[in-house]
Amino acid sequence: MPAFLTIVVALIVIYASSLAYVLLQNLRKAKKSGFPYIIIPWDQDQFVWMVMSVPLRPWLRKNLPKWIYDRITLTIFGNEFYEGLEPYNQYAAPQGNDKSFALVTVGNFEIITRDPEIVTEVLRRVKDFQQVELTALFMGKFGQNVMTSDGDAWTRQRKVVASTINERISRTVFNESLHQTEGLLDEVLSNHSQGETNRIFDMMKKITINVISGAGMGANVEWKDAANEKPRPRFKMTYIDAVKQVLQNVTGPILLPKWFLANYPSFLPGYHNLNLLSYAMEEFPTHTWDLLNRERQRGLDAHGETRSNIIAQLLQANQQGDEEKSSTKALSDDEVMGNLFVFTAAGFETTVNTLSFALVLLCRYPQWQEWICEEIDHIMPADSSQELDYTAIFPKATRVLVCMLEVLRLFAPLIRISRETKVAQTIQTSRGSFYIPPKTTVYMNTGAVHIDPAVWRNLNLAEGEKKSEHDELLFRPTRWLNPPTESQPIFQPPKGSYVPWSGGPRVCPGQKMAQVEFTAIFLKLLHQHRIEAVPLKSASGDLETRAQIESRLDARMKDSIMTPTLQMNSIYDVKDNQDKGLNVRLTKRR
Ligand code: HEM
Repeated sequence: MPAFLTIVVALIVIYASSLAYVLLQNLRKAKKSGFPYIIIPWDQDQFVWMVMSVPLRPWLRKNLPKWIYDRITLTIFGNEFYEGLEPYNQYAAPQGNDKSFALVTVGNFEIITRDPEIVTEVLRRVKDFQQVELTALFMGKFGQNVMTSDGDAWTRQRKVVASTINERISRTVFNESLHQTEGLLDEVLSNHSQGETNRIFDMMKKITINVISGAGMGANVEWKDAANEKPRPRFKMTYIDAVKQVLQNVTGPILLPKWFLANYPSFLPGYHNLNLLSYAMEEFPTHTWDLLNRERQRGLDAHGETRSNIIAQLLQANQQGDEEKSSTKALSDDEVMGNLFVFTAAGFETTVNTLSFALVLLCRYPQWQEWICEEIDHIMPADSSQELDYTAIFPKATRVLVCMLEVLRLFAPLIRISRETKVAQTIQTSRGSFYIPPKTTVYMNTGAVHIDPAVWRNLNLAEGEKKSEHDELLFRPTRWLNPPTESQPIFQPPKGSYVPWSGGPRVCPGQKMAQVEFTAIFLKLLHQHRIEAVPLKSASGDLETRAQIESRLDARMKDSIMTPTLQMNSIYDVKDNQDKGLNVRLTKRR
C-alpha cells in the first residue's frame, strides 16, 4: 500500500476509534446515571449539523427510513415541538421511566427530561446547574448580564434587575401598549368600520419594539412617526432602527465579527442586512449610552425623582446597590450596558411570538374570541376614549390572561431550557436517585412538560365541555379556571409542570411585564372590534369554507421553527403582494 494511503487509513482508524471511545464513555455514564438511554452514533454538537439540521428536518423526515429519523431527530434543535411525547413512549417507557432519557452519542452527554420533579430541582439549584456557555456567546455581545452570568455575579445582577422591573414599569407598559395598539387600529381601519392587513404580525413586532423603547428606554415613539424619524447628526440609524436591526439578528449574524460585517462584499447575498447590522452594532451602544446619560441628567434636574421606565429604575437600583455597604454590589458600566441589552433582547422575540400565536388561535377559534369579548364588555367602559386605569382593569382581565397562559402552554417560545453541570450531581425523586455526571447538559423539555396528560387532560371542564382523549393537545383556556369553590380562581399547576417562564431563582423577571403587555394589547384590539382570517379565493373564484380556513390556520401554526424561539414560518417581514403573513380583517363589533 502506498505510504499516502496508509496514512489516510491510519487517520480514519484513529478518528473512528476516538469516536467509539466517546460513545463507550457516554454509555458508561448513561448506565451509571440511572436514566433510560438511547444510543445514537452521531455528533449532535457539530456546528454545521446544529445550524443545518433545523431547516433540513422536514426533508430528513421525508427521506430517511423511519427508524433512523426517529433517532436522529432527537439531535436536532427544537425537535421537542414536533415529537411531543413520542420519544418518551417509544424509547424511555420500555426501560421503566417514561419521563427522562439520556442521549448516548459521540458528542456531549445529554439528559432530556419532562419530569416535573427533576425540572424543579434543576431550576432550583442554580449553583449546581448553570447556564450553558452558548447563552453568553449570543446574549453577552454588548456586555455581561444577568442572563449570561452564574454564581455571585448573577446574584448581584439579579438583585438589581429584579427591583428594576417593578409595578411602576407594569403601569407604563400597560399604558404604552394601549397607546401603540391604538396606532395599529388607526392604520388598519383608517376611520372605517372594517379594515384588512396581511402585516398584523409585523405590527405586533412594531408594538413590542415601541413598548420596549418607550417603557424600557424612555424613548417614546409614536406609531406614525417611527417611519419618518431621521437619524440624529453623526448617526446612520435612529435608535429604533438600530434596535430593530440588532434584534432581528440576535440569534445568528450578531456573532459575526465587526470587521467581517463592515467588509462583507456587496455582490453577495445578505449584503443589505449585514451592512445595516454593522452600523447597528456600532450605534446601538452609543444610542443606549446617550439615553442613559439623558435619563441620569433628568434625574439630577428633578432632584432624584425617577421616571417610570426601565432605564431610570435601573439607574436608581444601581445607585442603591452602590450605597449599600460596598460598591461591589452595583453594576459595572459593562454590566449596565449588557443588562439594558438583555432587557431588550430577552423580551422581544418571546413576547412577539406569543402575541402572534395568540392572534392565529383567536382567528382559528372564534368561540374563544367571543368568550374573551364577553369579559371585555363587562370590565371595559363602552366609551373607547375613556382612559383605562392599569390597577383597576388588569386584575379583572382574567380571561385574557388565561388565554395567554394557554398559548404559552402549547407554544412556549423556549421549548427547551438548558443547564450544564460542572461537577457531578445527584437528584432524588419519587422515582429514585439519579446521578448526573460532570459536563452534562440537561434539557428540560417544556413542550412535553406542558402536555402531560396526568396534569392537563380534561382539567377543569366547564359545563357543556366534553371529555377528550387528547384534550391536553387542544387550545382550551377554560382549563385554567378553577371552579368557584376553590380559593384560587386560576389553576396553579403542580411544581415543575408549567415552565414557559422557567422557574426557581432564575425565573424570567419579565413575566409580569409580558403579561401586562399581552393583556393591554388584546383588551384594546378586541374592545370594539373582532378579528378574523380573510377567506382565500380559489382559482375558480370560490371562497374557502370555514373548515378549509381552520385547516389552513392549523397548518400555519404547525409550520413553525425554532429560531431559537418558536415562531411560525414566513409570517414576518411581509412586503406588499407577498404570499407571506396572514390576511386578517378587523371589524367593528360595537
Ligand atoms: C412571553 C414572554 C416571555 C417568555 C416566554 C420568557 C421566557 C423566559 C425564560 C424561559 C427564561 C429562562 C431562560 C433560561 O434560563 O435559559 C427567561 C429569562 C429571562 N427573561 Fe424572559 N420571557 C419573556 C419575556 C421577557 C421580558 C418582557 C423581559 C424583560 C423585560 C425578559 C427578561 C428576561 C431576563 C433578563 C432573563 C434572564 C433571567 C436570569 O437568568 O436570571 N423576559 N425568560
